[in-house]
Amino acid sequence: MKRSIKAPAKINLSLDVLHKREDGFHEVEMVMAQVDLADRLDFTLRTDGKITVEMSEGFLPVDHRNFAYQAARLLQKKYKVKSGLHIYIHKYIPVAAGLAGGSSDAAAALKGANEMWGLGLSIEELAVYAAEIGSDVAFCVYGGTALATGRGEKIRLLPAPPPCWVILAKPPIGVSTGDIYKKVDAGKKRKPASPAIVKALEAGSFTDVCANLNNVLEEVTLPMYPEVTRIKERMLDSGADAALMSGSGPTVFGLIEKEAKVHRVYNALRGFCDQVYAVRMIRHEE
Ligand SMILES: C[C@](O)(CO)[C@H](O)COP(=O)(O)OP(=O)(O)OC[C@H]1O[C@@H](n2ccc(N)nc2=O)[C@H](O)[C@@H]1O
Ligand SMILES: Nc1ncnc2c1ncn2[C@@H]1O[C@H](COP(=O)(O)OP(=O)(O)OP(=O)(O)O)[C@@H](O)[C@H]1O
Repeated sequence: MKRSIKAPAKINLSLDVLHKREDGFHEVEMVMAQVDLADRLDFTLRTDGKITVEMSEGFLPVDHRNFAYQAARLLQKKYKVKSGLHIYIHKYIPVAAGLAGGSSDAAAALKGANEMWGLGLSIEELAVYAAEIGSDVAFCVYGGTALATGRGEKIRLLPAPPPCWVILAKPPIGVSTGDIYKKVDAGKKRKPASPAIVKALEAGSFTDVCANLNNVLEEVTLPMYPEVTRIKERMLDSGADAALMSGSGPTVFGLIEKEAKVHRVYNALRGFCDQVYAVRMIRHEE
């Protein structure tokens, strides 16, 4: 038996840091939405009880450091599963990009292991295990569009953004999420963006989504990597309705309502950085 599951990338429409917690993590409020740039995970059962991971890209670890391995191993241990699993990851999402590629792989592996081993766990149960792997994994288990609170693991589903195009542009640098959180001024008073984004989504207003995009981590990443600011400027100058850095960066996304503008923005970015994608928001879990 073979099963394939898609693992879509996410973007942050908002990211507010509320304060630093005693466990070292930051209390956040953020609206996340999935886009249709996705990895694909193929699962096959192994009779020897081993969990093995293979990836289409050669440079990532395939041992216990891989989030997909960690996800399957977690369920295997919790439910004393005798069977093993082989996971082949077709990697399409850029790595260390702020697009939650690894987290989405972990979420897909939780779902794949659940199905392949016949565990019968619900999405809610999988989301609890997800939080043991990483802060973004619970969101990736639910998928779609959601408000995430706590350290990112408390999920409230929201209506998908109004139909639009999303241009993703990643400069050739990788950013460590931990390093960026370490440098953020967690005590600074700021007007949070997430409530306005939630309202805009509930009202189905593309204009209000664009007007309220905000990511507090830009305060740290933009001064460190000036190319991120240049990409944002280029997105807006070439016609994107709004642009923002996703997660801890360095990927910048631009939102575009009118299809006629998509090529212009895409081409303007292609001349500037090597990884550029024109994608759509995912309107429901696919
Ligand atoms: C930047 C975002 O991707 C936005 O969606 C997330 O907030 C981070 O999610 P993630 O990559 O799944 O994060 P994790 O793998 O759990 O944590 C990586 C590191 O980021 C920091 N971290 C993460 C989440 C959070 N709410 N507060 C933090 O301070 C911690 O130092 C942690 O060691
Ligand atoms: N399946 C995986 N895919 C990608 N990275 C993985 C995977 N498993 C482990 N990793 C490790 O996770 C690190 C972060 O990768 P990832 O692509 O998830 O970052 P990210 O997009 O910035 O995540 P986030 O937006 O959640 O902060 C990589 O440097 C890699 O070593």
